[in-house]
Amino acid sequence: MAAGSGGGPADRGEIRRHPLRNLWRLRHYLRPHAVEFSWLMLAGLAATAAGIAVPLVAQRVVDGPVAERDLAGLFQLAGLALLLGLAEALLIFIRRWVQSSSSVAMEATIRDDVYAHLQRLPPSFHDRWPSGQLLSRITSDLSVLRRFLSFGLFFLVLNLVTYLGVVVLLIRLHPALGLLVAASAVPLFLIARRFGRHYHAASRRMQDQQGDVATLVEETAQGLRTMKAYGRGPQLAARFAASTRALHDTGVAKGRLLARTAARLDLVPNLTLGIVLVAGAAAVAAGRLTVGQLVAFVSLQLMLIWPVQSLGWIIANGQEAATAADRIQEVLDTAPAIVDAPVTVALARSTIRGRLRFEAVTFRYPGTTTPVLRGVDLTVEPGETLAVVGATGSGKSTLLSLVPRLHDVGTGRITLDGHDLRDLRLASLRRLVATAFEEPTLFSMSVWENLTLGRPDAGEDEVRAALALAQAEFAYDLPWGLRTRLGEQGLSLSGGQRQRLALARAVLVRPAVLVLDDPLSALDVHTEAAVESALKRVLRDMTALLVVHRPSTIALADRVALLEHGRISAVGPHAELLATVPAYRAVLSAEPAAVPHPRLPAGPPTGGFPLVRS
Ligand SMILES: Nc1ncnc2c1ncn2[C@@H]1O[C@H](COP(=O)(O)OP(=O)(O)OP(=O)(O)O)[C@@H](O)[C@H]1O
Repeated sequence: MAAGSGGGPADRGEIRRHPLRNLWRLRHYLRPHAVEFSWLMLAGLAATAAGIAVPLVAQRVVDGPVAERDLAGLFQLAGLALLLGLAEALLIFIRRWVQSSSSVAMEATIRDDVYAHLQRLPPSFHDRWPSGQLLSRITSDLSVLRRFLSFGLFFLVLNLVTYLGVVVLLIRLHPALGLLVAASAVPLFLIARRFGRHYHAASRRMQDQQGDVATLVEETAQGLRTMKAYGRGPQLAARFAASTRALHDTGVAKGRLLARTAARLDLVPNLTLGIVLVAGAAAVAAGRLTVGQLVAFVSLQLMLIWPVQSLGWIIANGQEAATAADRIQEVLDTAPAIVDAPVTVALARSTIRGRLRFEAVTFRYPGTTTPVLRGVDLTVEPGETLAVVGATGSGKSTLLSLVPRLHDVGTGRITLDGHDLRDLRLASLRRLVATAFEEPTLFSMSVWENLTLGRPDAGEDEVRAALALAQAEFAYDLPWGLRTRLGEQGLSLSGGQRQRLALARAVLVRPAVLVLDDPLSALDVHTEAAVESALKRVLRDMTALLVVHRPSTIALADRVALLEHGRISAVGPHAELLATVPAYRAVLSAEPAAVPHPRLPAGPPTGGFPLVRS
């Protein structure tokens, strides 16, 4: 299993530990409900005791008032049996009432913890884990656990106690027949053990397959446009059908296994009952047993039928819960790679000058062998805007992602005003650094909530200014203005609209360092020019690191760094690089045209938008 190593979902069906180990590890979620569970168990045991007492009363009825034709005694004992029946019903009601509320509460707590943990895990974890596998863990696996905690576990204990209690009473009633019933536990145990082993593997397979199906649904929903555009519906439907078929087959196999086991389990108490009836009748005939005792014996023995019959279901439920616990612990066991150091510094925005320095930074994605960044040395002075330019795949986005610590550097360090980023409190760092990505993520909440994600306290004027800067005033024209709830991932907006909202969101934070990963790529030329001129004013007050593809956007930068194969090969004003670095010209020549090619040597770094086009 990849847990702890930050790997992907566990190998299918592989069970290396004791199957119940992970289930046991979740016991601390039971602790806050210990009192409720104790009452629950007491109510359950009391109800069972009341149920067990009824056959004993029946024995007295048969051997007493019935044999002696004593009507008054009969009414007394019948009244007692009625009271016992009523007590049993009331206790069962109380048990069910408490049972549902505490198990639902436990499920909610585990779900919240898994969700909080998912948030702490780095992007590299989410790169490797299919989202459907996470979804199925946080939904269906937790429901399985709830069912086990509310029913399976309870009945396991209750049935065991009932079995032991009844067997003791049976031995007292007739030692030989009682021991025969006790001995029937041996085949029951063997059948149950065999079943448990097989069922655990099947339930792991099925729960993983449920995750696969969820992943396919999620992918289809996300990629619906692409799927339709390429007319790939039938192929994806076939892939989905294959996946659901596998799920169906596993479900059927599991069902059959349960059916076979249930039949075997059923056979044992019924065979024992047959033997008891014949031997018991012989004992009554020989005068070694009263009729009342035989009635009580058989009635008590009948009380074992349900615990034995339900054994298969309880084991199945327990195995599914063990699998669910395995799958949930795989997530919880993955340690967040990026966490606060034991001693951290929190820097106030007002004290920050904003000098950002990369010192011999190398970086390699987990699970890969080739470094993406190799010994990057780069300084962005306070208030300076530095653009990173490079061929596609050269590592620009990776470089930027190191600043808000979405990934941590491999070797070397990045400092902000001389502080290693790893020494800054994460929350503080992420308040100081605001980021807008090329593929902006908007959440399914209102435009206002999306905008104020990094500054929940932002006032209306500030939001208005940020929207103006990002040329995103279109938001006011949405059906409910800024209160309009966006569709999932903001997909109800155009790419350019999403980018502008994401830019407004980043600017609204008033960060010390603004990190923009090609945030204007989806804008038309006119909107881009308007955003750029507004951005230019904002960038004066903060340090900024930009990835730009369009030469026009380079005008925003004071200096440009050329990233080639993970190394900074040149840094300087745009015009200087253009004049002196052929590789820089080559990279820009591959970018789409925005402005005419300048004459070389080029003009001032921020003047004009020179473009080399080959
Ligand atoms: N999550 C990841 N896991 C493994 N490798 C990755 C991951 N993300 C990116 N890479 C690899 O790292 C390299 C640099 O990617 P990066 O996205 O930083 O390049 P880029 O210069 O920003 O490219 P582009 O201009 O196309 O956006 C690429 O070879 C890419 O395949």
